[in-house]
Amino acid sequence: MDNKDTYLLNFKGYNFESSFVDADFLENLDDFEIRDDDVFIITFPKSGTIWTQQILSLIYFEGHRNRTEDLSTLDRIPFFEYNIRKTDFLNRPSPRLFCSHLPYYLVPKGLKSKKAKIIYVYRNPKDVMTSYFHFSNLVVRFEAGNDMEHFMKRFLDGNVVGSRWFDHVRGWYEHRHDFSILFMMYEEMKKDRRSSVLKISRFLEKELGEEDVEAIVEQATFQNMQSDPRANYDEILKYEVGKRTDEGHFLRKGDAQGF
Ligand SMILES: Nc1ncnc2c1ncn2[C@@H]1O[C@H](COP(=O)(O)OS(=O)(=O)O)[C@@H](OP(=O)(O)O)[C@H]1O
Repeated sequence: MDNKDTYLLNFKGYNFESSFVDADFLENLDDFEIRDDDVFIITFPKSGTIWTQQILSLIYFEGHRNRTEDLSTLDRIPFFEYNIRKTDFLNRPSPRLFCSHLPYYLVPKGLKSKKAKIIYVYRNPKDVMTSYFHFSNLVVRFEAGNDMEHFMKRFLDGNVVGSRWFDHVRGWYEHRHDFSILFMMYEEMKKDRRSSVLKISRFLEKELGEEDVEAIVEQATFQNMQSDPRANYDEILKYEVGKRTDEGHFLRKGDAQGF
């Protein structure tokens, strides 16, 4: 392991956020036991992770859909390598849902059995970079982006959590045949939420009635997520991740400029 920076921890050529990751967990990632019905949302940072987390929470949990349960999407679908709430993954009931920013070559080898499913969400890199720039200026633990030119250099060089955008997307795409994987494009999700929800639920083999589909599509809008404390990460950002100022939100703009 090589600590390139105070907040970046480089492990096998990939940059993690150092304070949220557990070194032992990383060392044993390969052998983490995968169940056939595990589901992983995988993304490069700032590509639609928490959005997909909300969609899957709505698909899987009736109590999330009809708002009778007040559990955050992070509790329903914890981050795999950034387990900030110390969720006990091994004793978690099935189906276990996770999200992750791991590159293809670091995920547990059990995912190659092709039984567990992966939803890989990607987003136009210019919007990823813009989102990342603002996020870096907001989060205490990250190195502030300063001006965009300075941040762009870091982003293009891969000196950010997640390393290089291009390597991440290309790696997953080139190795797609090794996994049971569905690729979702942020811009398409933005253009047609309903079709995206249907595509995801078909892939997950989850049958949904028309009313359920409506409820999911509705609660997965940017505006509705912004005002849903279970999904907007406001509290998590404030109390668990740490913000530099009171301004700024995880759900910042949600724009899709397209390629
Ligand atoms: N419902 C919905 N619709 C459209 N866009 C959405 C939605 N939910 C989250 N977002 C936007 O996704 C960006 C955050 O990406 P991630 O969730 O991948 O961030 S992270 O990697 O988990 O930190 C961040 O993008 P920016 O607004 O451009 O910064 C969020 O606003």
